[in-house]
Amino acid sequence: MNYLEIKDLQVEDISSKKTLLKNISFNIKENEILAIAGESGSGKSLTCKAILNLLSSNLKLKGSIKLNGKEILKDEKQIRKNFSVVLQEAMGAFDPMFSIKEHMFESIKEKSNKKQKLEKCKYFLKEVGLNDINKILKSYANELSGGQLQRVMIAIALLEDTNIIIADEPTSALDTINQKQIVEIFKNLKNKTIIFISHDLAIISYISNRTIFFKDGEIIEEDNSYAKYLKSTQKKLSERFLECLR
Ligand SMILES: Nc1ncnc2c1ncn2[C@@H]1O[C@H](COP(=O)(O)OP(=O)(O)OP(=O)(O)O)[C@@H](O)[C@H]1O
Repeated sequence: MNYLEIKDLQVEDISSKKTLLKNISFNIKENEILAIAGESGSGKSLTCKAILNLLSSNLKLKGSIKLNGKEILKDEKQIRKNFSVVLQEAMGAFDPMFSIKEHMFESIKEKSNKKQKLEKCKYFLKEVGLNDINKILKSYANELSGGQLQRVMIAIALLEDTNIIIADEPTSALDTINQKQIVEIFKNLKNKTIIFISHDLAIISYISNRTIFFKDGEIIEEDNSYAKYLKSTQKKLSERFLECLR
C-alpha cells in the first residue's frame, strides 16, 4: 500500500503567471527510500517545499498529498508531525546565537526533563557517527565542520521522531569521504520513509531502487533500477541527463 501519495501537484508563480511544477504525481511506500534527480532548476526543491507547505507567497499550490490515505496538503499540523528536513547547506539551518545543544533540545517534542533530553541528544549524535559528543553539544554551528554539521542535522531530524525525512541534496556540500558516510547513515536508518534528492547518480543508484527524474517542472521518467538502465541499450532520457553531467 502507498504511504505517501502525491497527485497532480501544480505550482504557479502568480506574479509571472509561469507554471513551475506541472502534474507532479508519485507514490512512496512506508520505509522506502525514493530518490529524486534532475538538472538544476528542474523543480526538485520546489516539489519538496510544496509538500512541506514552505512555498513563498507568490506561488500558488494545487493538487493532493495523501498520507496514509488522509489529505494533508497545506496541513501545517500534519506536516510538522510527520516530516523532517535535512538540507544541503547545514550552516544556514542553525542560528549562530544558539549552541548545538540548544538547537537539539528545541526539536524534542515530547515532555521530558533536562537529563532525559541530554541522553536522547547524545544517543542520536552517536547514531550518526559523531565522537566527542560533549564538545559538540557545547559548540556553535560555526565551530563545526560541514560533515559534523550535516550529521547534527540528521540527528535533529531523528530527534524530531517523524516518519518521513526529506533530504534535499544533503551530500552536495561535502567531500567524498563525508558524502559516503552520510549516504550510509541514510541507507541504514530504520523505520523511516525518505525522499532523497541528489545530482549524483552514483549516490542515487546506491541509496535507492527507485528514482524519479525531473525536467522543466515535470517528472519525465521513473526508473525502478539504475542497474537496469545501465544494461539498457535504448537511449533514455535519464541517459541523456547522465551525459550532461559527464
Ligand atoms: N519562490 C520562487 N518564486 C519564483 N520562482 C521560483 C521560486 N522558487 C523556485 N522558483 C523557480 O522554480 C524552478 C525550479 O526551482 P527548484 O529550486 O525546484 O530547482 P531544483 O531542481 O531544486 O534546482 P537545483 O538542483 O539547482 O537546486 C526554477 O526555475 C526556479 O527559478
